[in-house]
Amino acid sequence: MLEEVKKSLEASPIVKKGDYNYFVNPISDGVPAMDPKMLRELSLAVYKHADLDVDKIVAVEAMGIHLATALSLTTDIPFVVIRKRQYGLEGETEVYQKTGYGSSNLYVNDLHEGEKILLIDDVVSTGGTLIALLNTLKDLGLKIKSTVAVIEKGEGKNIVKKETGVDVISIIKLDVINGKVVIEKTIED
Ligand SMILES: O=P(O)(O)OC[C@H]1O[C@H](OP(=O)(O)OP(=O)(O)O)[C@H](O)[C@@H]1O
Ligand SMILES: Nc1nc2[nH]cnc2c(=O)[nH]1
Repeated sequence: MLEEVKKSLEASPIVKKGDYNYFVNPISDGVPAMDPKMLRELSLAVYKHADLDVDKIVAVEAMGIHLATALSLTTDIPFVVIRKRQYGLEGETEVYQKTGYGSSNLYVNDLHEGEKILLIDDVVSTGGTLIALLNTLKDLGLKIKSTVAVIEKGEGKNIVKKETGVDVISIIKLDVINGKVVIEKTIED
């Protein structure tokens, strides 16, 4: 299990975004093309390890969407997307997201007090995105049963735990060392 995923991640090119070493991979970029076998492998790992007793799967635009879609098709649980687009719908909540290389506003819609959710994204790195979202989702009165970042880069998961108390489930932990992706562990090790 996860052999294809590990191979693909280890082959990721690194591009510089300022000082930030950004790996490029099908899971986190859709580039190069994603082998469906790999998507199934990841989805199955999330299925096995996350709490699926939820009303909605919540995806973060953009690169949480395919992961949420795959999980939704397996579980029949509906998913909603936290968008970078503002709609101005009633009840819409704006969240400011900052990563290691940029920032933007995110917009939360169709999530309601008391609902149980699984939050899913592709990567946790500085933790900026998840910390901002988890704080907002808690304030909205949602019950966050699982938070998944398929890839944990560097100290992302520990930072989120320290700032929010939330345990992030990650399938693969990696770092970028000397210009290469190094896999540190997987959830199955
Ligand atoms: O832990 P952090 O440092 O916050 O990094 C993680 C975030 O960075 C990426 O999003 P990005 O804003 O690049 O958007 P994209 O998914 O649209 O590429 C990724 O999809 C996460 O949401
Ligand atoms: N693809 C990709 N997404 C990220 N999100 C946060 N860091 C990264 C990164 O290094 N690569």
